[in-house]
Amino acid sequence: MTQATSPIGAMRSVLYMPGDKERALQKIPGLAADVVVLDLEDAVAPEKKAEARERIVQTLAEPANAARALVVRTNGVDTPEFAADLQAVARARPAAVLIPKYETLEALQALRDGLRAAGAPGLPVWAMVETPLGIADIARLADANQAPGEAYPLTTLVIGTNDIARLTGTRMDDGRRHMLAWLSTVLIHAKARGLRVLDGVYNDFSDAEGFAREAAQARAMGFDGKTLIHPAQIAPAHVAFAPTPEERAWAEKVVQAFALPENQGSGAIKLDGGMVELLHLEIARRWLAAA
Ligand SMILES: CC(C)(COP(=O)(O)OP(=O)(O)OC[C@H]1O[C@@H](n2cnc3c(N)ncnc32)[C@H](O)[C@@H]1OP(=O)(O)O)[C@@H](O)C(=O)NCCC(=O)NCCSC(=O)C[C@H](O)C(=O)O
Ligand SMILES: [Mg+2]
Repeated sequence: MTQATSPIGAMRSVLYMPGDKERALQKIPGLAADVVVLDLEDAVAPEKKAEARERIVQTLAEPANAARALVVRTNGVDTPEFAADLQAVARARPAAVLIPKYETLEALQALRDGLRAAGAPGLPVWAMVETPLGIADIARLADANQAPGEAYPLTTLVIGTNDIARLTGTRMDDGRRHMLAWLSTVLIHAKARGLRVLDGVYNDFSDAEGFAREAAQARAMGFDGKTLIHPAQIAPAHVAFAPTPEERAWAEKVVQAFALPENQGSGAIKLDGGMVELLHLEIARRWLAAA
């Protein structure tokens, strides 16, 4: 299995900004989010869509924003807004394009055809999994990179818990326990295809404790990062997706143990009364690099 190519590095914090909100867009250079998603979909009222497209093109052209990975979320491929969104994407040249409510391979094909027709250069595709059909059919939907050298490879799946709740009646409270099976299903299909996978947003941006709990849950589940709605969530997301002090201490011990002369050439060794193998060395090195 190969990792789908993505030029975007860390994705611990992926902050949405409404495409029409000038005050928010102006903050991009000063915010530490790994990625910013400029939204044309649900955060933008119908009468503001055209203005949002222009603002997004300007935002991508702004030299002060060049260091940030900027992604554009379009409206759905079956909406009247989509064709104009593609023109804006072709002009803006973001780091990736994100489509909402990914439910069929035909929708992805429509996006790829549309991008080609709009003259957009090859770019990674992100897709939101946020509908019952999208979740139920995720095995097929995640398997979307059949053609070698695809100019618009699917690289990243993004969970949309608000739409999942809206369309299923499932509650988001209580540690999201009624949704966890669906989130894990999407996650394992992403991992099986070398795709990256981002958790949904935490709406109550004033609730720092609740956010920290949910972000820690997302990391423990194996998500690559969390999507965010407010700048106040960026630093806590970075804390949640960093190894804990205990994990760092363990990782250092593992690396040191495998470096001992008596452990050279061993695949499994004893450490603190337990076993660690070379696969744990790999995890330890990954954590230390992330730290
Ligand atoms: C939710 C908000 C509308 C709240 O905004 P506001 O009332 O301005 O809050 P604050 O007064 O606390 O803001 C303080 C300053 O921070 C700036 N700000 C706020 N949010 C952002 C942001 N996302 N990016 C950049 N800057 C931001 C404000 O402008 C204030 O600055 P200043 O005016 O100079 O004082 C707002 O947070 C917001 O719009 N958030 C993003 C909403 C969004 O994009 N939603 C769509 C994505 S979520 C989704 O759809 C998930 C998925 O599809 C699903 O189904 O679950
Ligand atoms: Mg949504």
